[in-house]
Amino acid sequence: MTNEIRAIFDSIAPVYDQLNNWLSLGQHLIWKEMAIKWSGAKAGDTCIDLCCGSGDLALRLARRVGNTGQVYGVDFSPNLLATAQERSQQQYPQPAVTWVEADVLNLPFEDNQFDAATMGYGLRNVTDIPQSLREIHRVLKPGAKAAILDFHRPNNPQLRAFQQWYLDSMVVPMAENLGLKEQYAYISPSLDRFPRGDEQKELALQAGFASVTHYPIVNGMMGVLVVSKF
Ligand SMILES: C/C(=C\Cc1cc(O)c2ccccc2c1O)CCC[C@H](C)CCC[C@H](C)CCCC(C)C
Ligand SMILES: C[S@@+](CC[C@H](N)C(=O)[O-])C[C@H]1O[C@@H](n2cnc3c(N)ncnc32)[C@H](O)[C@@H]1O
Repeated sequence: MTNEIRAIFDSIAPVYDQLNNWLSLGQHLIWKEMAIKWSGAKAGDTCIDLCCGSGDLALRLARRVGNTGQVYGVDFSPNLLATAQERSQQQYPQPAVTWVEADVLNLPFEDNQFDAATMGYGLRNVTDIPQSLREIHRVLKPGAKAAILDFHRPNNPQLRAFQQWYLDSMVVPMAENLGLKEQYAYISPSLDRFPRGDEQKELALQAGFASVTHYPIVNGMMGVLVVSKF
């Protein structure tokens, strides 16, 4: 399963950023900024972006922490990491992001290392959500926060129907034109399986987090889970 997920993301790397921009009308960058704000990252911090993909969140975190901070972007897709590396060479963020090829279920970092963490559209894709939350808890310093952005199923039936229509009738056909139908068709079942906000909060408490909040955004079509370590 892990290899299949990595293969999905490796294969969409050439079009990943472009499709996110088109399909969200550029809005995904605003949602990512919201996650960064909720992570509490500030100048001088050492931060980690989990499942960093092509680097949107990590590169923005780097701007926020500035010269005195440090940012690590972790992902297991070599192709998306190559895109991230290329983008960071073009943009010269201060400080440079350290890109790490690794499984977020087994992070190559010591305990209590990070002042803040972000994860964008990663938690729904990991094969073991409780283990992923335990790893985030382990590497955060006491008092630090993580903000986890992902799709969310709205409670309102009309909005849920719109979300499903958008995925089936806009996202998948556009991806099909690029020969990536199966990869994008995977989003819908992964969203069906993904725990709702309240269930995510319960899983985060079980992973050891002291305070947990879930913010529905985009009329509940997306959500940000914000967790703090004691
Ligand atoms: C950045 C976004 C999604 C990233 C993403 C996540 C996945 O799990 C994938 C799995 C497999 C292939 C690709 C991805 C993937 O790209 C979010 C923005 C892109 C969305 C496809 C757009 C979805 C929009 C909402 C359902 C409705 C938005 C309404 C309006 C246009 C604002
Ligand atoms: C939808 S992309 C999100 C990328 C980026 N965070 C963004 O918001 O655009 C999901 C990412 O999670 C990564 N991923 C999924 N499971 C992972 C795991 N167990 N370890 C590391 N990366 C993983 C994939 O390679 C992919 O880059």
